This record gives sequence, structure tokens and C-alpha cells, in this order.
Amino acid sequence: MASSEEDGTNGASEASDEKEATGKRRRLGFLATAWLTFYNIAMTAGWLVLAIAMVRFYMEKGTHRGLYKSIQKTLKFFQTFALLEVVHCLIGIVPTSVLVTGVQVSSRIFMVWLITHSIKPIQNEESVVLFLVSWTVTEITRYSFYTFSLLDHLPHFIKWARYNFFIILYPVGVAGELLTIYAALPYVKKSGMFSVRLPNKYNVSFDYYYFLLITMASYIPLFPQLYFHMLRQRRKVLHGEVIVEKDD
Ligand SMILES: CCCCCCCCCCCCC[C@@H](O)CC(=O)SCCNC(=O)CCNC(=O)[C@H](O)C(C)(C)COP(=O)(O)OP(=O)(O)OC[C@H]1O[C@@H](n2cnc3c(N)ncnc32)[C@H](O)[C@@H]1OP(=O)(O)O
Repeated sequence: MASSEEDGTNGASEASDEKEATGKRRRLGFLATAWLTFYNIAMTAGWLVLAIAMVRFYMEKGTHRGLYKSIQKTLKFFQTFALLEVVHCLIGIVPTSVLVTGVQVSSRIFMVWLITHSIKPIQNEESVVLFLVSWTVTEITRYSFYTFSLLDHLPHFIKWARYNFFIILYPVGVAGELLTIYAALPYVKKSGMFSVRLPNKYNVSFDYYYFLLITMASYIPLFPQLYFHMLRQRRKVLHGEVIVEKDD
């Protein structure tokens, strides 16, 4: 663990951080703080349960085949529960961008429900394990970071992990997601699932196959924005740089 000197902080700045945290909680109000503490503890526990289930599965079976099926209920529950994060931003109880959170959460919901849940033949792809492991490590770190911050007892390792692990886990998770969508393409094309063909009484057509191609392409402009956002947060939190963010 790094000392205060190593990470560029000193007693004065720690004291001012503490003061800022107390001020923030006062501004937030008791109910919002209590709710967020409950929410973050529940989410940390949920993702920890998922991590333990994955490790146990792999130790018992020695393969990733069947892993998704065995953990899907827990994954769906806790990832869907994360929709509340968008609500937290909208009602202003967390100072996070609705856009950044919206993109992050919607892409995960999309992966869980419209890809992995709906297209059974891809559930045993190695790429599914890639994103499952990246998401799980990220979320255990992220929610415990929020919990400890709210309780004013943030261990340096958790703060360090929150703003360093993503450097590797983000690209690994995104690679897992893209490879999984790619693996789904032949099944989607063959089955015509979620697609609407003409003629029909509403005179609309929708092709899920092309929708998936567009979704994959949209990672190119969107992912770097999320990644650079996290790099800026990292500089701000770990190195105390003052960064002026543009409005959404
Ligand atoms: C319909 C189809 C849509 C398809 C779209 C396709 C395009 C997608 C392109 C890219 C997709 C990315 C995919 C993604 O799923 C891949 C992965 O996740 S891989 C695993 C690695 N991932 C990560 O490391 C994620 C890292 N990213 C983030 O953490 C996010 O950017 C985000 C979750 C949005 C966090 O954003 P932000 O930097 O704003 O959050 P902070 O943590 O710094 O928080 C800001 C302040 O708010 C307080 N806060 C936030 N949440 C809480 C909470 N729950 N409880 C209490 N407090 C909270 C936090 O403390 C900060 O406060 P302060 O600044 O005052 O200290």
C-alpha cells in the first residue's frame, strides 16, 4: 500500500478531503446517504456472490462450459438493479453524468438480456467469460469504493484499485462483449430473431442483424470517451489534478 507521500498527498489535503466528504454527506441528506449505503452494500455483496459462484464452478468442473447457465440468475438480477444508477443521476443524489452512466448501464443490460440471455448457443463462448470476469472484478471494486467513501473509511487499496484496474479491465471487458456479439451474428441472421419484415400492417421493418452491426460500430466512438473519462477521473482522484469537465 502506498503512503501519503508516495501518492502525492499530505496531512492537510487528507484533512480537507475529510471535511469535503462530511460536507457532501450533509448536502446529500440522511435518506439519500442511507439509501446509497444500502444500495452499494447490496451491490458489492451481489457481485461478490457472483465471483464466488464463478470460482467454485471453475474449481469443481474445470471448464467454462455451463458457467453462464449456473450464474445467470444472479447476474441478471444485479446487473438489472444497476438501472437505478441512471435514476440516481437523474434525481441528483450522485454527481455523475447521466450520459456516461446511461451508456455504461444500457450496454450492459443489452449484453445480458438481448444477447447472452436470448441467444443460447453463444452462452459457452470464451468471450462470455472475458466480460463476466471484467465486470465482476470492476463492480466489486467500484461498489466497495462507494460504500467505504460514504462511511468515510476508504482504504487506500480500494481507491487505488478503483482507478487502476479499469486500465486493463475496460478493454478486456469490451473485447469480450464485442467477440460475443460477433459470435451471435450467424445465429441472428439464420433465425431472423427480433426482426420485423415487410409487408406488415405498420409498414415498418427492423433487422436485428444490422442493428448488432451498428451497435458494434458504435463502440468505436463511445468506448474511447468512457475510457478517457475514467483516465481523467484517475488523474483527479489519485493525483489531485483539477480538471474542467465539459457539460453533457
Ligand atoms: C441499446 C444498446 C446500447 C449499446 C451501446 C453500445 C456502446 C457501448 C460502448 C462502450 C461500452 C462499455 C461497456 C462496459 O460494459 C465494459 C465494462 O464495463 S468492462 C469492465 C471494466 N469497466 C470499468 O472499469 C467501468 C469503469 N467505468 C465507470 O466506472 C463508469 O464510467 C461509471 C460507472 C459511469 C462511473 O462514472 P464516474 O466516473 O462519473 O463515476 P465516479 O465513480 O467517479 O463517481 C462520480 C461521483 O459520484 C459518486 N457516486 C457515483 N455512484 C455512486 C454510488 N452508487 N454511491 C455513492 N456515490 C456514488 C462518486 O462517489 C463520485 O463522487 P465525488 O466525485 O463527489 O467523489
